[in-house]
Amino acid sequence: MSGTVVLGAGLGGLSFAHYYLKRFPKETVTILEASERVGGWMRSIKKNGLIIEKGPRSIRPRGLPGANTLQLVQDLALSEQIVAIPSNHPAALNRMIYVNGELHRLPNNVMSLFKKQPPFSQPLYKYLLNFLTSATKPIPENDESIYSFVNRKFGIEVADYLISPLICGICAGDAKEISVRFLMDSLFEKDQRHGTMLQAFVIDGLSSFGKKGEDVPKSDLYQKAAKEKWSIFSFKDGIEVLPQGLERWLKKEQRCSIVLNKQCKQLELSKNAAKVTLSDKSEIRAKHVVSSLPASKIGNLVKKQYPILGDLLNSIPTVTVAVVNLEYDKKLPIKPGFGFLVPPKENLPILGVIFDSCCFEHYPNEFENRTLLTVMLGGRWYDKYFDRSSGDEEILNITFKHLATILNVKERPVFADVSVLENCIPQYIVGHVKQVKEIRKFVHEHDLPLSLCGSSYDGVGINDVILSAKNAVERGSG
Ligand SMILES: Cc1cc2nc3c(=O)[nH]c(=O)nc-3n(C[C@H](O)[C@H](O)[C@H](O)COP(=O)(O)OP(=O)(O)OC[C@H]3O[C@@H](n4cnc5c(N)ncnc54)[C@H](O)[C@@H]3O)c2cc1C
Ligand SMILES: C=CC1=C(C)c2cc3[nH]c(cc4nc(cc5[nH]c(cc1n2)c(C)c5CCC(=O)O)C(CCC(=O)O)=C4C)c(C)c3C=C
Repeated sequence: MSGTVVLGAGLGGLSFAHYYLKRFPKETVTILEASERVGGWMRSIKKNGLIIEKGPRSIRPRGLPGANTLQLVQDLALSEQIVAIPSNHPAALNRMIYVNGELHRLPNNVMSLFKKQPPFSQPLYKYLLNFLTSATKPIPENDESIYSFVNRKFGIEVADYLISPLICGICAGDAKEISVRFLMDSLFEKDQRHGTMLQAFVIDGLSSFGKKGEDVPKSDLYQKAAKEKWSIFSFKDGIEVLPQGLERWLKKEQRCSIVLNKQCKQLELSKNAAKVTLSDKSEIRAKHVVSSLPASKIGNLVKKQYPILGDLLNSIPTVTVAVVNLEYDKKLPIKPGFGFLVPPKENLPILGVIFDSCCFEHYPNEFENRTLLTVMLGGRWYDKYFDRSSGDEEILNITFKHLATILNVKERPVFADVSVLENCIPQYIVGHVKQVKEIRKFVHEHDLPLSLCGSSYDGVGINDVILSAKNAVERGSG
């Protein structure tokens, strides 16, 4: 019988194995990965010295989850590989939205709160006043959409032009469906407990709004990030350095085997043991199984044996994003910045564009006169704008059409690459927190030898996924 079997060698699965082997020095782990590589959605392609990111590209160093990632990066000896964007860099300061045919810079300092900045019809401090003084309204089921909360507390323009594009830039989703608890858990709790936010400030005190007192691991790298005021960071050879660093660590450890091209096709769970059936019909018996797969995939694997658990897991949806990487052989006349997001109200297939060559200036000198862009399309609206059969050509033509309108970029790139990332990002829709509690309760009550980690449950960002793996090791099961 094998020790612990981990399903999936994305960031979640690899991180779980790392923390597990550190915590239990005598145990062994087998990681089963369906594809031919580790890393899941984290994929960086090197092309003539340029780094092309097919999925994520930046990590936030802040808060407990950020500090935990920095500790991991240091433990994996990857600190020297970091490229950071400091908070005074144009890519940290200039984040834009595309509204009514124009790009607008989002407010980025206190002073800008007092100026009227389009597309907003009044200075932002007025929305803040509304937030502080508007009376609360009891919300049934203790959850609502983030759009409805922000509309209620700040006003519709903040919901349309700040929160809706933000949700597109974090989960490619519709703020009208995503739970307020996804990003504003503690604000929502305070809103429900107090008559107004002003009362919450007075009664709970200002400090309760921040994350002061959090016991963060203050690694040397954390101190460096704080001193140099990093806004976000990545690695010289791209974000994939992180899962590759974990793979290297695990291989050195010798108590872990990573088996590629092995898809888990069937899973049988009993009280103290599990049977994993693979694509080649071989079987592995394990004392514990850890799933880092998307919830619906593990849902389908357990459905036959535990239909209630299968249904609960299957109720966490995902959306598909088309990612188009473009390289131009000149410096395009675009405003320096991270890029822009398109609010869903604009009804466009484009979710946003990232100005890669502005963000991470670690490309070799000969590429100084080049521009690298990443266009992301579809998300929650993928089926509205594309067919499952939409080919690269159709996606590229749509991309070129909108880049011409929005950025006035009419020339064709010297390199273009389209990837459709099927079901790549989970949607924490209203009721998500309750659903995850039910899932964990089911696993505990039935004493199943199963742990769940990865982006489907406690946060979709890189930091969240790493922390979810660490917490899963501590929890034992569920
Ligand atoms: C377009 C995009 C942009 C993003 N940008 C950012 C960003 O800038 N910053 C940030 O913090 N986060 C970002 N994210 C989120 C982040 O990339 C993900 O949350 C994270 O990579 C998910 O890791 P995971 O291990 O949970 O899942 P996955 O990466 O999905 O890993 C799961 C693994 O399981 C394997 N698998 C599936 N089925 C089976 C099976 N039956 N048997 C065996 N193996 C199986 C898969 O092949 C995969 O390797 C982005 C995500 C996307 C899609
Ligand atoms: C400005 C353009 C952006 C586009 C287009 C975009 C697409 C996109 N992003 C995700 C998932 C995540 N992005 C995250 C961070 C992040 N994304 C952008 C901008 C765009 N994203 C920025 C500026 C940042 C950094 C955030 C910061 O506060 O500095 C994250 C991590 C969030 C976290 O909590 O750490 C995720 C997850 C998807 C799926 C996507 C596809 C359209």
